[in-house]
Amino acid sequence: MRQFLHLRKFSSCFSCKQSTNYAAPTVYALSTAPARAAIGVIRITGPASKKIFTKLTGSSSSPQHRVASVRKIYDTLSTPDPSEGRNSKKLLLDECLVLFFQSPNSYTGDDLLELHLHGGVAVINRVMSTIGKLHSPVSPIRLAEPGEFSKRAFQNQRFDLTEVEGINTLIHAETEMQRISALSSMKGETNILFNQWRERILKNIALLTTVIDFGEDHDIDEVNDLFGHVAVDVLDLQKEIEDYLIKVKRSQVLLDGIKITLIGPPNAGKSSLLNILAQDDRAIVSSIAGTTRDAMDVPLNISGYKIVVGDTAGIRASTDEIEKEGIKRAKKKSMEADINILILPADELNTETEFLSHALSLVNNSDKENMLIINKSDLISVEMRKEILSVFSEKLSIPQESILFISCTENEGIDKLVGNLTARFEKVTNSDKEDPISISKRAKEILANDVLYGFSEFYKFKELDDIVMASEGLRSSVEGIGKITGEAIGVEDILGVVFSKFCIGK
Ligand SMILES: Nc1nc2c(ncn2[C@@H]2O[C@H](COP(=O)(O)OP(=O)(O)OP(=O)(O)O)[C@@H](O)[C@H]2O)c(=O)[nH]1
Repeated sequence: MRQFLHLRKFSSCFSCKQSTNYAAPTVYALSTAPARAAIGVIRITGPASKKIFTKLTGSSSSPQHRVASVRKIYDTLSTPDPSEGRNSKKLLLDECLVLFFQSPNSYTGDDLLELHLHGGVAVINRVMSTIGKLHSPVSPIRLAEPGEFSKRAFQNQRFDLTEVEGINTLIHAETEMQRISALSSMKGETNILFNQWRERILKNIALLTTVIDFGEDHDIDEVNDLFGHVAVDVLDLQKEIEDYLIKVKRSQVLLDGIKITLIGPPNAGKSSLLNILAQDDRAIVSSIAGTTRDAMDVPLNISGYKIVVGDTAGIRASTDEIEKEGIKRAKKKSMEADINILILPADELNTETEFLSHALSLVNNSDKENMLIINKSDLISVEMRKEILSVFSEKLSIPQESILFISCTENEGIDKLVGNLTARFEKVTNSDKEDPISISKRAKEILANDVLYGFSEFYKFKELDDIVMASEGLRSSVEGIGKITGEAIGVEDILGVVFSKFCIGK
């Protein structure tokens, strides 16, 4: 019975949330980007939020929950003592929109005040320093640390760690697909899933614990049955978590960017295509063959996907040492890419080149998504186009539909190319089948190292018929999930890692 009680204590510790009644100073920060803008929002959260409101506005009444009002705000030290009468001068700082959220119904769970100021640097600086001057030992006020607003939200049980990490990913999302993947964590879907896993593991631990505590009352077959039953469920869970990690890995490419390499002989139009895709003149275009001497990466947003395009030196036989090195790197890059785009210039299709043999080896590499593009279609006739299609589809054993003609100078075939690329992006990221998922690197590592490791420990001791140690293995798994969601003991150690990645004001 003793061990069962221990388990109950242990599980309730994991389900308990942290206490809200900690004494925290009031913190403030500029929550919008520090640059000249129409609006700059300063956020203030903590017990002195109301006091700051009354001091800045000179109002005698407290702000109302979720009511936005236009207020003049003043330098507090210039606010007159009421005994000095109405005519005393106040130093006006700005006229702004003030919004107040009453604890616990705010982002942080504490009182939260937002000042939507005019976004000039001088206004922001002056208001920030005025708030800072309101600090006193009994009512501490200080600048917020990176992520401190979200950290308070976590401490006040507004969110679990997977949700706050989702919020951070959302803030950093640059593309539509990154936004979608971050939303599932932020909305708490990840948290629900992890909690289901946690509950299942806890149930299994409870089953093992009854065997440990009441072992003498069960016959050996019953014990084996129960142990076997737990093992089946753990195996099921392990498979689920492994599959989840595979999906996360596929989705990760959305955050890192899908790697595309442009490969082709000199003067094929690689840089021209890159510029069209970038809708900007980022790569150097010149009629002198071999202009691109080295591979360079350009991050782009194509159809909502983050793409990293590597423009590479033209692949050809060369005596020039520098160019040879560039070609070597281009080949290496093509092996690392998710999608290789092979470009040939329509007017120079003398096909028996070093390039073509490389192109052939790439097209035959089934791990990759490869495309063949014939550029400069403006320079050839319709008949010539037909001939090229039949020669290349035969030479490369690919259907004619997978060969695209484009003209960078005439902007022809580009929409079709982008459509074709988008279908490949969906395939590479699996987003054609399901919504992408993103979890933090920290969560991924804990799933792989703690949770799955705990399962392997369980199996190791199951083989030895050691129920006590097998259940310890499952406990490590639960602890791992607790570390991810923030419900583990010693969570303060983890918080530093999580919130250091946030920006100030979030
Ligand atoms: N007529 C025609 N010319 C093009 C087209 N695309 C590119 N060019 C021209 O071809 C030349 C080479 O283009 P780039 O984009 O620099 O070719 P590249 O493959 O990057 O060349 P390297 O840097 O030598 O590897 C330039 O003069 C371009 O203006 C096209 O569709 N039609």
